[in-house]
Amino acid sequence: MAGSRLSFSPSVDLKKEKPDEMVTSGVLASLQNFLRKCLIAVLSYGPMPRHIAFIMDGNRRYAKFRSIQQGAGHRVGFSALIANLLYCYEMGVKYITVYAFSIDNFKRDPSEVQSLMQLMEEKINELLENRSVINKVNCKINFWGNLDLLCEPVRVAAQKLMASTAGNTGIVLSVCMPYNSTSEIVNAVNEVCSERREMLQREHAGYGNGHAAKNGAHSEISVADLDQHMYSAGCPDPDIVIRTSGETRLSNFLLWQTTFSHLQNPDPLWPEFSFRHLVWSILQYQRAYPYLEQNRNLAKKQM
Ligand SMILES: CC(C)=CCC/C(C)=C/CC/C(C)=C/COP(=O)(O)OP(=O)(O)O
Repeated sequence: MAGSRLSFSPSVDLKKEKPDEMVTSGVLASLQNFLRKCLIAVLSYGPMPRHIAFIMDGNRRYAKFRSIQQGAGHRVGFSALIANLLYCYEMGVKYITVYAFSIDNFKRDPSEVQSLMQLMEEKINELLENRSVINKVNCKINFWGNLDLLCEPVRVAAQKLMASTAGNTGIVLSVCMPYNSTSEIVNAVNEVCSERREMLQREHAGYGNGHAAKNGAHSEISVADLDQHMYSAGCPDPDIVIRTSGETRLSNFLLWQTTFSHLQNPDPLWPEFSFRHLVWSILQYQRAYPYLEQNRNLAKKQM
């Protein structure tokens, strides 16, 4: 990561869809890069988050306020996602998780759902074909959710992107779609139950060699059992959850994983959420850090 130079113009062809602050060139861009690096150096004196989760809210309102088509708001939202991924990488944040499509979003107007799905397909295929962003940050991309609910072209593209980035060791981007937390938890419970059912059936049929007893198939389901079956298995819980546009609900997002997360609801709409907002969020997290740690340690002692 050290010495990598992240500038947003040439290799990422997002020209028509860039948030305003990304449209810079020449001396101004160099100055911006320099100032960004200085700010990151100052920030890194404090505790840095390992994992930031975003509820990318406000794309339609952005389109409405700017009198552009609704779908164009989501396009600028995608550019904001890429910009923030690059900023996070530069700051050394290892995990980014975004709420891209909730299972409830299927209840929206069919034409909006279709246009969102087309955008997902287009952008995922763009990431597959043009590797500049992924290579720059050596990004591993996960999709968390019930992929069976997606139409085939989006599902296939998502699976290809996951497979083609599985070996990358830089920043990890987890895209939640189609996702909600309650179905993630129900899915995990069902997986643990069917795993145990299989073990016990094998045991009864005489093939188990004590496997079921060794693996605790007779004991109660524990938090650790469920942890292993969440989409987030192996990923630390988010340190910060940011819901843009000032909304204060979690809307069924990462309920299992956010017990100790610092929740923030900054005013900007997602397409407007930029470097300075990210810096401010991290500063707020750093200010709350001693209290967050105290809570975490207290909970550990009580367990
Ligand atoms: C490939 C990939 C990861 C693409 C992600 C693109 C993207 C930014 C999706 C956001 C989708 C969404 C429903 C956001 C919520 O804003 P909203 O539409 O509910 O807007 P509102 O809050 O103003 O109503």
